[in-house]
Amino acid sequence: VRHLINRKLEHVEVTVFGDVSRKTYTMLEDVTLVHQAFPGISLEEVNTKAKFLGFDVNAPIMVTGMTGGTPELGKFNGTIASVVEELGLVMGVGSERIVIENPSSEESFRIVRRNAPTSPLVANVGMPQISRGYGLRELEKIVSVIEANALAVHLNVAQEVFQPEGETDYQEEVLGKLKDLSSQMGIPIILKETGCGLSMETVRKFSSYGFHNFDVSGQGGTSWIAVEKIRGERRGNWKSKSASLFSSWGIPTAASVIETKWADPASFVVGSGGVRNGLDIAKAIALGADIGGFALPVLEASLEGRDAVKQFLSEVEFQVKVAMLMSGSRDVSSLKKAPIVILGSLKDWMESRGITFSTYDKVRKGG
Ligand SMILES: CC(C)CCOP(=O)(O)OP(=O)(O)O
Ligand SMILES: [Mg+2]
Repeated sequence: VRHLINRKLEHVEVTVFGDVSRKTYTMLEDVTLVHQAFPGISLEEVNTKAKFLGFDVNAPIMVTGMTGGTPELGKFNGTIASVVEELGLVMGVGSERIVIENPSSEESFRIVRRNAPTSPLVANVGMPQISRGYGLRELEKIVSVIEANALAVHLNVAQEVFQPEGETDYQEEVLGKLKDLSSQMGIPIILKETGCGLSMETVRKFSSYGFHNFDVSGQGGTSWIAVEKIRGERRGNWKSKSASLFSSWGIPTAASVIETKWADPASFVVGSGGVRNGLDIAKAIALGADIGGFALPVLEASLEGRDAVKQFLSEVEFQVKVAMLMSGSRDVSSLKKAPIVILGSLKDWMESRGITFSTYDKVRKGG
């Protein structure tokens, strides 16, 4: 268990202080919300209310899962949860594997529901743990600790393959097991990547098993390959040299939102991965996401304290409102239909993947 606690603490240290983020691109820079000089509404009339898996939220902003497992990490979770509750947003927690392996770490997660009694909360566990024996008992514990409204199952093969102590168990059989477990749990399952994005092939595979909620977590933000490379170098692990070769492996977030919607038009999509502000969130929603998500900028703010978290998230909400106003979007459903232009690398990516803009435009608009 010591090694697990160490890893949790080292992950926060390396993601915040290491040079492991924004080394690649989300391709959101290739998306333009077309300026509407006469929006037809006032800023005050812009309605940012959104739905998160049936729950009402004040703005389409989610703090996605990042940490937990020790008293100090629980402090960060508690600070973030308190602000998420005040602003009426959504929050996920970091992997709760540590709750199963070290029950005394429960408190660092319990504090989230205590500080956010009414917010939609998302529990978190890795797909490798489900492959390696986690069953209903473990999953129900992971959900109950924060009285979660949904469970994110994270996919982090690119991280595990370079993690010195990593587990690369992603065999097909686990999807049948997860299907059985989800039918007994009564809360939605979200399939969540962790910085490398979801492809249309992978989304189709999940859809065929009845999974339709995705958190794309694409390339462009924190690189967990880079994180594990650093951890490996500290331990003289031979895999670290190869990790450098893969430092830009993955699907950029904008491309992953498009591929996910293309593959499963009726899916619920969190647009995350290198999202850093309200304009990124508005673009992700215009591309087809239902809500935008980020983790690192909120974690960094939580290290400075509650006021910094509240200021950051309040500014993001304002930025979303401004992007909605100037794209002529009175509410989030209009933002999903706002005129956009896709240029550069993202346009080339779509072409290579056989995605035509005209057909995609209908899909993103829910047509
Ligand atoms: C999910 C990932 C981005 C960060 C945690 O990775 P990890 O392998 O340490 O997570 P586990 O504690 O679930 O093994
Ligand atoms: Mg793991």
